[in-house]
Amino acid sequence: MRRIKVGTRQSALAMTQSGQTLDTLKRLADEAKLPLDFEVVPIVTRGDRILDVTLSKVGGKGLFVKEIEEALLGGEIDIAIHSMKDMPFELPSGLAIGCVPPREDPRDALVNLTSSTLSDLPPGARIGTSSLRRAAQLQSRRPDFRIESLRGNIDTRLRKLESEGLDAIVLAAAGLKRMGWNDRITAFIDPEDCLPAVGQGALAVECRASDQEVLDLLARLNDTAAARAVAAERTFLGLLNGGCQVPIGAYATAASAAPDAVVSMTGMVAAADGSSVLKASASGSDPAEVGRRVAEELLGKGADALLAEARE
Ligand SMILES: NCc1[nH]cc(CCC(=O)O)c1CC(=O)O
Repeated sequence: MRRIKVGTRQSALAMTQSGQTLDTLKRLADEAKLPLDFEVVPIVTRGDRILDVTLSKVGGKGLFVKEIEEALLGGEIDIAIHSMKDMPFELPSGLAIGCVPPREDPRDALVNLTSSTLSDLPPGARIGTSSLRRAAQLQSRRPDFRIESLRGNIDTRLRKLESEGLDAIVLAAAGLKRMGWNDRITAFIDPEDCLPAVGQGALAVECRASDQEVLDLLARLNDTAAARAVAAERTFLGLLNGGCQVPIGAYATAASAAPDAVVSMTGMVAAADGSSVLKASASGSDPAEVGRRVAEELLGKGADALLAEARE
């Protein structure tokens, strides 16, 4: 019997989504009669220790994953479960994304106390978000909004809606749904109004690239459509050298679970103040090619200059 150690951040969301993923892995291992058992190992990351500063100011990619990847490479854990959108484009050598489980809702969600949608919010409404991507797109859609910084775990952010007297906050629908807090969502934001972050709603289950036993287990949990959509989005992210410090979004879907199904994607790069929002779309059966075409079209439209400005 091999004991598989599963590393995860300690936030309520990370623990919940890791627990849910682990339950499925255990069931799949049982069904296949694999001689495995599992143990959860909570790990504190740099991102968790600096929740009091604006993440976009801290800089550095992979704030939430680095320590966990080190534990994988050091053999202290065998599997790591991350939110895909926290994953930098490049993995350390020796590590692999073993699978992408079925994706949760990729959209952003609006939470407020009056059930307002983006259109109904009052003029000058104060909106809480610390995401440059959300701020830029909301400001473009509603230049009258006043965007206020909002940091912390989901429960902290929900509390701040009231304690800071905000008119609304914007969160990933996926996090709220995984926590069972769907009832707090007052409106889903159409990706046309606010394109989600690359990988939003998806998980990345990471392991050592040499650990065949774990790779075989993880393959059982892979969702082909989600994995191919995320591959297109991450190719786009890699080519634009994005991270959470820049206003970049992308959303891809695969037409079916077939390994050659058409993948369609829209990508977005914005000026931080929303004064300019560039978008491009492409589709095809090679996810990397789709991601590359969208990135190249946006670079042709001047995405480079917007990103350089946002990074200053
Ligand atoms: N930025 C932090 C983060 N990373 C992953 C999620 C949850 C949603 C997901 O898995 O995509 C969140 C919270 C949020 O953006 O509201």
